[in-house]
This record gives sequence, C-alpha cells and structure tokens, in this order.
Amino acid sequence: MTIEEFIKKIPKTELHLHIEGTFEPELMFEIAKRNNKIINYSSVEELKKAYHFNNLQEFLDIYYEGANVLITEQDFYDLTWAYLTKVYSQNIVHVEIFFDPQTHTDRGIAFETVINGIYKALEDSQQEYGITFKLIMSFLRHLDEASAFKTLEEALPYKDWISGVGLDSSEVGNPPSKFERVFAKALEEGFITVAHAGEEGPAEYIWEALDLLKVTRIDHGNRCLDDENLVQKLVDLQIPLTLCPLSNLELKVVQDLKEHPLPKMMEKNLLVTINSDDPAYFGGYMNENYLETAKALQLSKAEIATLAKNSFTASWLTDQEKEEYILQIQTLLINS
Ligand code: HPA
Ligand SMILES: [Zn+2]
Repeated sequence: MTIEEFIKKIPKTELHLHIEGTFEPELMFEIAKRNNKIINYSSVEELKKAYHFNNLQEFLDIYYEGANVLITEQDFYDLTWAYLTKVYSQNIVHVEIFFDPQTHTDRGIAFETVINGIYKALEDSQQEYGITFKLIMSFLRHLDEASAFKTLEEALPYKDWISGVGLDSSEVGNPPSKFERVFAKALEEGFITVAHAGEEGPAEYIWEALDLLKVTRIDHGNRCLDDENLVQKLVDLQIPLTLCPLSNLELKVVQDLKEHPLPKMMEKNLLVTINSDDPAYFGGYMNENYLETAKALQLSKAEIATLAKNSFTASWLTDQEKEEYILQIQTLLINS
C-alpha cells in the first residue's frame, strides 16, 4: 500500500478546524448571490488569486471579509454541510470544530442563527455519515474582554451543544492573560478550554494559556520549542498540540514544510496531531495535510499511524471510543 493509500484508509479525527475557514470560493459566490451581497472580486478565479499571505493578519483580513456574506441559518448549514461531506470522503470519523460567533454577531447576525445552522448540519452528518462531533466556541482575541463576556452569556442557553471554548484571531499583542476572567467563568460553567498559542506569539503565551486559561489542548504551539521547561511540562502532562502544517506554510510560520518542527516534536514525545485549520484558504483538507507533511518530512507509515492515533488520544471521545479507533489504525498498519 502506498503512503497515499494508507493515509486515505486510516480513520482520522480533526481537532483544529475553523468552520468559517472551510468557505470555498464557489459556495461563497453562490451564497453572496442569493443574499444580494457584493464580493470585492469579480470571479472565483480572481478571489483565489488573492489567497497569498505573508502572515496571520493578511489571512485574517480576507477570512473575515469572506464570512460577511453568511446571513441565514441555511447559509451556516450549507457551509458546515459542505465541510462534512468533504471530510467524509477522506475517512474523517470525528471532528471537533471551532466557530467564531463574534465574526457574525458583530454584523447583526443572531447567535442562534449561527449555531442552529452549524449544529443541524453536524447532527445530520452524524445521522447520514456517522461522523461524531464536538463544537468549540472561539473568542476573537483582537476584541475586548467585554465582548467575549457578552458572547459567553449568549452561549449559555446552548451549553449542551458546545463542549469547549477557544481563543483565536490576531495573536501577537493579544495574550491569553487578556481573557483570564472570561475563561474562569467558562470553566465555572463547565466548558473545556483550549487556546491558539505559539503560532506567531512567543512561548510565554503558551505558559499563559496553560497557567491562566487552564487549557487542556494548545492550538498550534509551534513556538514551545523555544523553551525547554515548557516542552518538559507539555510532555509530562501530555498536553496535545494541534498542528496545522499547510496553514503554517501558507502563513509563513515555516518557510518550507521540510523545516516543519513536527519531527523534532515527535522525538521529544510531545503529543502532536495534524489538522487543516482553514482548508479553503490553505490549499488542503486533512488528507492533503497528512500527505504533504509525510512527503516533505519523509514520514514512515508507522509515524503517520502514530499521528492519527495521537489525534484520537487528544480528542474528547470516550476512552472506549479512542481505544477502538486506535486498534483499527494499528491493525491497518500491520496489514499495510
Ligand atoms: O490559524 C489561525 N490563527 C488564529 N486565528 C485563526 N482564525 C482562523 N484561523 C486562525
Ligand atoms: Zn486555527
């Protein structure tokens, strides 16, 4: 079996995915048209040409602009359904996905419109595709604490639908400490906490995410390697890092996939996982992330299997569910 076939065949889970980042240009134009919204690009091709980024902020500017055409519950449903259909074709059996309520509520879209559309698509895909899921509400860190508190209040009636809270958007200058009180309240309300840290920001932000926000998973976390004590802590506690190799390449967090820190992290026994982040913008869903990374870093099938197993270990599935998938991967590896 080739590496490509092996990647396709193994069950996988995605733990770092922004639903707004799955908005493919074709669907964006279709939804813009039905909502009488104007896109600042004349065609799908013109829009795709704009997808060249030198850093996180250049990406975020385009990403928030794209999300502006989403208005109705059906729009959020269609966006989410398209993603789930795509990952079903890639043998993703479980997803834990982010949504950014403030991107929409700040434009006058009701919180319930956003979550109803996303949640219904997730329920339907569990029925139709058997994909299980968890939903994570992410706060935009470039906005203030009051806005995050307001968003948390709005989420409380949907507590049963939302497993965790996260922190994303412009990292540098917006440290986790800015949201310490919001996360304390979220923890009190029973949410699990995660945060983007150490993508562009320093190792210090990863410490803050752990110590102040009490996160049980770090999104990205690349910069942990700058601090040996931090690596030791992440290893000791087996705190998962949700890495996103193609995102790192497109946002110039790494200059070449061959220089990606993943092998070094595996060597150090960090619990690393592969994810797609914003696949419509970064040129690849899960299988493409696995394959491009495996090719660039010359990963073996055993290493690919370890990464897939890590994702189940790092997920919020039950221990029994985790064990079943890990055993399936191990069996596929032996027979490959
Ligand atoms: O990679 C990311 N980093 C921060 N914010 C984001 N919002 C979508 N993707 C990202
Ligand atoms: Zn992300």
